[in-house]
Formats: sequence, structure tokens, C-alpha cells
Amino acid sequence: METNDFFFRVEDVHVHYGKAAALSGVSLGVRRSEVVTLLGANGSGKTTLLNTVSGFLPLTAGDVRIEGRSIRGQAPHAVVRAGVVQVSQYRDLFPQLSVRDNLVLGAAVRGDDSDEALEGVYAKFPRLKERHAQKAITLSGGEQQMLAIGRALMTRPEIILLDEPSAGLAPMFVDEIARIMRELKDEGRTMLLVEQNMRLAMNIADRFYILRDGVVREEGHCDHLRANFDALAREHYL
Ligand SMILES: Nc1ncnc2c1ncn2[C@@H]1O[C@H](COP(=O)(O)OP(=O)(O)OP(=O)(O)O)[C@@H](O)[C@H]1O
Repeated sequence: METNDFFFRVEDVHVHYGKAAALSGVSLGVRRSEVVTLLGANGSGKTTLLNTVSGFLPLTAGDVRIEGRSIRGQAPHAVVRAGVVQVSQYRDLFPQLSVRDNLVLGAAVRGDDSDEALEGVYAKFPRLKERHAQKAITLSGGEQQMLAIGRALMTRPEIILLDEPSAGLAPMFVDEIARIMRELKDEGRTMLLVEQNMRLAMNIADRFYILRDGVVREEGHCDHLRANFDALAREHYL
């Protein structure tokens, strides 16, 4: 595959927890305005990869680059300033702060004036606008996920890393999150999407990688995934 046009790259990344290897040489890439999904069974290393890219975990070897610039070893806030933002599985919201304050804090990481970005997020998520004064902890699971995505958008990211945005949500909210993902894709956002919900992921993403035991075992276009869904799911325990 042509790799020289990758805007975001993970290059031969190794990560250990103590002596145990969690990632053993993972390489992948995302082009500008592309949506790539990272699939894999529980424990295959997906969250470890996102947390390493975001600066929460140290890597033993390898590199991470955005537009050719290495962000290896940078602190999480510096990674966000470089344009890489993660929407975490646990959503990391400030539970006692209002919806609005959670959003404004998102923008603060990049030192931006937030009014315009805030209006953009409210336009995308009218539910958040209606609930702007409500504490984050009082939102439903789906609304918290919207807030987490909204806060990521406030950082004006170049690439958004999403860690299982549909996990644990009621079906109505899964549909809503799928709609939001599609809208972000149509806006030309660049995204790396970790999903347990393979159907959701393969219907939104352009390309996929399958991780197994800390190694990429399969990669390709999502039409290949759709055509070989059952066999790939069986082989890789998806
Ligand atoms: N803090 C930790 N300390 C030690 N080992 C860990 C730690 N976090 C993860 N691991 C191990 O690293 C491997 C990869 O875990 P990781 O959470 O990245 O997988 P995952 O693909 O995101 O799984 P899931 O789909 O269940 O979230 C697993 O074997 C896991 O047990």
C-alpha cells in the first residue's frame, strides 16, 4: 500500500506493561479526511495504542508522527496542542462542572478563544445547548458521550481518536452516535475509531486494521471487511 501520503502515522510502536508486551511493533496510518477503524478482540491492545499516542503511556520503541513531526514522548496537553485529541472510553469529563464549562476547558488546552467553537458545538449538539448549565454528572450516558466528543472538537483537532464511542449506550444513542460520526466524516474530519461494534465501524470507516495480541494482523478497505465479515470476525474473535 502507498504510505507516503499518511498524515498521521504510528511507526513500529512497542509498549510494555512491566515485562509484558502489550504492543509488539504496531504500524498504521491515516490520511487527511480519512476515517480508519481499529478493530480487535478484548485485550488486543487497542486502548493501549490510543493511550500511547495521546501521551498517557510511554513507548519502548517506535514513533508517532503528525504531518511528519514526531510527538513521541510528549505530555498529553502537548499532544492535544499538536492537533491529536482522544475521546476516551471513560469520557474524562469534569462531573461537577457544567456542560458549558466542560466545553470551554476543552478549548483552553489550545489557548483558543472559545466562543466561535462553542457555537459550532452547540449547533452540532442542540441537546448540549439545552443543557448548558447542567452538571456533566447528571447527563445520560449518550449525552455524556456527546459532551466528550464536543469537548474534543473544542480543541480544533487535526485528528480525533475515538475509543469505543458506542460502548454501553442504549440503541437509540448508538444510532445517534453513528449519525454524529457520519456527520463528522462528511465534514472531512480525520478520525481513528476504535469500536467493538464492528457493523457500526465498517459502515462509517474507509479502511480498517485488525489488532491481535499487540500486532496488526489484517488491514484493508472496509469493502473487504464487509465482504468477509463472518470469516474475519471468526478468525480474530471480533
Ligand atoms: N495497566 C495495565 N497494566 C498491565 N497490563 C495491562 C494494563 N492495561 C492493559 N493491559 C494489558 O495489555 C493488553 C492490551 O490491553 P488493551 O486494554 O489495550 O486492549 P483492548 O484491545 O483495548 O481491549 P478492550 O477491547 O477490552 O478495551 C491486555 O493484555 C491487557 O491485559
